[in-house]
Amino acid sequence: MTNRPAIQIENCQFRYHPDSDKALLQIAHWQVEKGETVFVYGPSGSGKSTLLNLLAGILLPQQGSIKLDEVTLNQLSNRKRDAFRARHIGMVFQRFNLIPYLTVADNIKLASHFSSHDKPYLQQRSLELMNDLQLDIELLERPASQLSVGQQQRVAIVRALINQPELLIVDEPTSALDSDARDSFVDLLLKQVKVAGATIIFVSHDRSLAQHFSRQLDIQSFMVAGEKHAV
Ligand SMILES: Nc1ncnc2c1ncn2[C@@H]1O[C@H](COP(=O)(O)OP(=O)(O)OP(=O)(O)O)[C@@H](O)[C@H]1O
Repeated sequence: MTNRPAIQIENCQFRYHPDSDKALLQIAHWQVEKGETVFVYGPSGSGKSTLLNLLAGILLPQQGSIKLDEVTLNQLSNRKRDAFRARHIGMVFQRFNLIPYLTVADNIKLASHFSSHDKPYLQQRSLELMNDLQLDIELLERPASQLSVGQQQRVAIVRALINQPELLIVDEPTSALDSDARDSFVDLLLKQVKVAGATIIFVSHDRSLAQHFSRQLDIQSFMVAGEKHAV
């Protein structure tokens, strides 16, 4: 059972405007195994964020299927898809979506709302993650707006990992950092992913980060109709 792929996409087409004659993304076949770390690159506007939204079940393809661990996202009801996302997928976005006026602790709590774990366990887990990511525990009581960009990014990782997701989806979180800080951010992130045995899909414009990952995907290969994608 553990050999099921983390992600399996078949004959998928997605367009934002249903009557447009050309799909933005066409994916004949794409598979990611559990534990793979995938770096996704491509020019601005090429569909990287769209792919992440499809993987998270936030967008649905007009055609084809997207399966995460054998669960077909587009066959779930909206409610079940929301619950599935909350339990199984951690997300870190370009703008980290921390709620600025809530404390760090409350931001993390919001993400653990759907967790199957109890409160003491979640508290313990957030302390461990804060520690692993070199975040001072005192920050828990600070409003997110009072954190530096680097601290906010690490809190966003804590929040994304709190439910022990099998899949982590990360969209260009490093653009505000200099290159040393970027490398150490990615190092920290990948260490956590490895410990958790999770799979990660990481989008960035910065190709120098690709070396940290086990596999690369040029999103433009998903823009060619009918092509079989060997990546
Ligand atoms: N909600 C939307 N409605 C209609 N078109 C959209 C929508 N969101 C994105 N698009 C279009 O789809 C294309 C792909 O956008 P997407 O955000 O996936 O690109 P990206 O590769 O992530 O870009 P960037 O690197 O600039 O973040 C773009 O042409 C964009 O204008």
